[in-house]
Amino acid sequence: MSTSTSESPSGPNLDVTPYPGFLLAAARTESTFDEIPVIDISDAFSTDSEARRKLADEIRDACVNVGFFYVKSHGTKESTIEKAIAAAKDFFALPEEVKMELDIHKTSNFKGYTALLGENTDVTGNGDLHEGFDIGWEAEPGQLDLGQAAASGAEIGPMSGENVWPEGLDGFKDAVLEYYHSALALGRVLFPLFALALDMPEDRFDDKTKQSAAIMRLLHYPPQNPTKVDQGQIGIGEHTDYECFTLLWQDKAGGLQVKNASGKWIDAIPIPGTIVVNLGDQFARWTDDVFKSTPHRVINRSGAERYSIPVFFGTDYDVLLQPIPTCLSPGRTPQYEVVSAGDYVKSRLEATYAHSATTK
Ligand SMILES: O=C(O)CCC(=O)C(=O)O
Ligand SMILES: [Fe+2]
Repeated sequence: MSTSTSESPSGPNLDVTPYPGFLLAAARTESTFDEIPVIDISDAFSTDSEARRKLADEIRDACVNVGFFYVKSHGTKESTIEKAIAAAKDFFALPEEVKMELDIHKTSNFKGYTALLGENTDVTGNGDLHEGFDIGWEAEPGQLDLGQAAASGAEIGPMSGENVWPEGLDGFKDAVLEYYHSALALGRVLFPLFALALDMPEDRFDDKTKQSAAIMRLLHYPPQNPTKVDQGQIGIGEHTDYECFTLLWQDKAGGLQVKNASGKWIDAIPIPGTIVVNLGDQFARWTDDVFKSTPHRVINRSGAERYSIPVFFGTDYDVLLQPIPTCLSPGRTPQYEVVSAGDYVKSRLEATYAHSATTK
């Protein structure tokens, strides 16, 4: 890969302008969007490179201006989604003491159950009004584990390690892993498009995402008491995601909101047949903020239970998050200190769970 000179440990070499898309660095827009674009990604599979390029341009607009978009034609079967949501409902309906046997604080790698108010995504808040169940990489039953990652205990970073599973819930693990692997497949389709969007070769992220153990969460938000919203209670507090991008399936309840640069909250309404994609901090750091990691939150005012499934795609944990060449401009000092992807994610997770860790 011809980028190595620009990513040497001594820092980026701004004399090199190897990519035609260098002007991307001029794309540092203010994200004053009012809408979240919907993008049909059928052309991701086109053998016509022009068609893929056009799709990548659409994705670039969304990444540079909004940091959020909906994908249509995402390839995840309705039946896979339905089974995963049914599994989530079964799990969250278990007695609290049974769920607490899988308490996330009992693991060192953030796998398992988070109780209501157990997370504080906006660290200035009082705890989030949702409960969750987290897993990382694991082969599907019957699938050969190609040593990709965490479950094998391979030393791939601070988040490696086995998943924990509830006992006695028929079909739970299979349904969750079926969704997980379907999301992984979609993530693998998107990485080359993001590379193209950054005017990099389509395989640019291949050697940086060999072992990225994507984290998947099942989330349950009880309906909120409207008066408590005024007192600062919230389903998930304002935050940015930590990885490169998140694939988020949400049910019909609504309540996801995205903050634009003027501080206005834009509703990311549920659109049937779509999955929401939002960029996270790893991409913001990697692109020196050309790609936006946009703050968002959830307030479930629907009066109904709300379920969602985010899957967070990061780079391999040893990858250093330093700006890639097409996102640098001479004379501009990069915004962020260089850290490894794994250390970054771990530090953000520790902060998120810190307020509940000592009470367990
Ligand atoms: O539940 C949602 O719609 C959003 C969840 C979210 O933002 C997150 O888990 O990072
Ligand atoms: Fe998020």
